[in-house]
Amino acid sequence: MIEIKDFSAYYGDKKVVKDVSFNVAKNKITAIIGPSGCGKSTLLRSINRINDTIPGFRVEGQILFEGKDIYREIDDITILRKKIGMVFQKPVPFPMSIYDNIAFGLKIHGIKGKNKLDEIVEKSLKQAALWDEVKHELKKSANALSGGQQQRLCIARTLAIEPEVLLLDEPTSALDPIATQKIESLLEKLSESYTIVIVTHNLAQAIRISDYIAFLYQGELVEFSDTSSMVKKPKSKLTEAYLNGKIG
Ligand SMILES: Nc1ncnc2c1ncn2[C@@H]1O[C@H](COP(=O)(O)OP(=O)(O)OP(=O)(O)O)[C@@H](O)[C@H]1O
Repeated sequence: MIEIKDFSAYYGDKKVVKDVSFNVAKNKITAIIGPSGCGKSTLLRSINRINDTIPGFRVEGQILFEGKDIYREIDDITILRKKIGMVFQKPVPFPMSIYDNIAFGLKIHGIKGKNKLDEIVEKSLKQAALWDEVKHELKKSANALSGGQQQRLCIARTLAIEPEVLLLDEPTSALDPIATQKIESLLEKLSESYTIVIVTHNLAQAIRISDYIAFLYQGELVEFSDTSSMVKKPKSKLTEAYLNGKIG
């Protein structure tokens, strides 16, 4: 689905992602893990070119999405971002109703008509496992929701645009254990239909939900494996030390 090939990213002269290569499999969860500052977020954000506006940011190598180099062969970045949606660490709903949080993006993408909007709002909230909790109060302000509900609303907002890939940057780090558990089961369910890449500090979470893990250390990809092989038999001493909590 996504091929990352000898990919490097720089902020000015500082190379923070170093010649990384791995493939992201369709309809699987790939976790990017590693100690703080190792380049996880930068790599994730490079997948939908969200860092493009940062002065001094530049890349080398390739990220191919559906066979096309996203830095050289994509003319319309809005289409790329529509296909590759992003969910951030801190849920930030728009200061409007639950319904409008989802309808707003749809309207921007040219989707009109109350019936159509109603249908997509309901479908997205159901997909994000939030519908049952909010179906009687869609006109209520999104800011009145709990943190975990807000994060599921942000996921619903992203799903409404019908992406193929979901990128999530530490989506549960601001949430309590119950809300975290809900998001984790949601992601497992969503991976049946979406390709998911998640950055997480939480090693136990990566092990619980991912199919594949990319372990980064100081910008380099130390190891990429399917999750159970990495946990049972890490190929590198560095991975083993990270898994055992000796570094990080
Ligand atoms: N906008 C920026 N400008 C300059 N340097 C940056 C910028 N964003 C990140 N960096 C630097 O790039 C390096 C990698 O940061 P990045 O956020 O990608 O790592 P990370 O592994 O996601 O870290 P964390 O787990 O702490 O969020 C760090 O040294 C960081 O200071």
